Amino acid sequence: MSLLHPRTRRGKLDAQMENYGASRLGAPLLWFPAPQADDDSGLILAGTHGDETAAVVTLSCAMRTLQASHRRHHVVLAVNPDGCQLGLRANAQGVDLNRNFPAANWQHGDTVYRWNSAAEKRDVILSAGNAPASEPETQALCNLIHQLKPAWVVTFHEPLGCVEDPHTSMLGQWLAKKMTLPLVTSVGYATPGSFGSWCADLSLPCITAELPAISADESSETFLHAMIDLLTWQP
Ligand SMILES: C[C@H](N)C(=O)N[C@H](CCC(=O)O)C(=O)O
Ligand SMILES: N[C@H](CCC[C@H](N)C(=O)O)C(=O)O
Ligand SMILES: [Zn+2]
Repeated sequence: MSLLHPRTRRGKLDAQMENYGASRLGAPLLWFPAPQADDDSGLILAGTHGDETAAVVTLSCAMRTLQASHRRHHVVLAVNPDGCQLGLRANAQGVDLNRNFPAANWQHGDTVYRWNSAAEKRDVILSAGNAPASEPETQALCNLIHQLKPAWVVTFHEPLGCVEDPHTSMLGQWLAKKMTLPLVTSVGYATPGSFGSWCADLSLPCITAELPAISADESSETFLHAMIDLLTWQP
């Protein structure tokens, strides 16, 4: 029997949905518990940067394609719902959430990002927050992770086109192959206060899957089956 819904039945997201907090603007922070959860379950994240929409859409497409009862891993589709609604990398406070995690290397002050792939340098200024985990979205995700104790986390970003796994784990190797993306041990620049830095402090395996610069339309074709397979991945 197929584990997949026919395309005609993929319109609605039927997954059980729980709230793990509220964003700065009061949007619900939603997570989708794995129906097939066990001690090996991981957590899959997207939408930390609200302007990186291809992964949010494609992960949602994968959830709507796979029959819900077969999903083994927990999901957060939008870590930064205000940024997604406003089309911002940052949250509504101007904080880059991926520089706001309470990691040992968190740095006070400004942080910069690249306007788009055509920009030669990172010169657009955001904040890392007034303190580590100053933002409700950051605090709530940390609490959720302490509660769930996932075996690993995969966090989707764009547009670097690589799978970053500092430990070159089985999952990292598998995911890079499935996505036909290069496997690297670092994205190649410093990210103080990032989610990956915080996970490293906790010894929680974290893989950052960076889609290439791609539209949601193309990504929902190119990466759909890799994401479906990730939702059911078993060591
Ligand atoms: C292109 C996007 N706005 C962006 O800033 N992405 C960077 C990674 C790309 C780069 O800086 O080379 C990011 O997520 O930090
Ligand atoms: N493009 C992402 C890369 C994240 C790298 C990952 N290793 C992490 O620590 O979260 C960023 O600049 O936020
Ligand atoms: Zn990003």
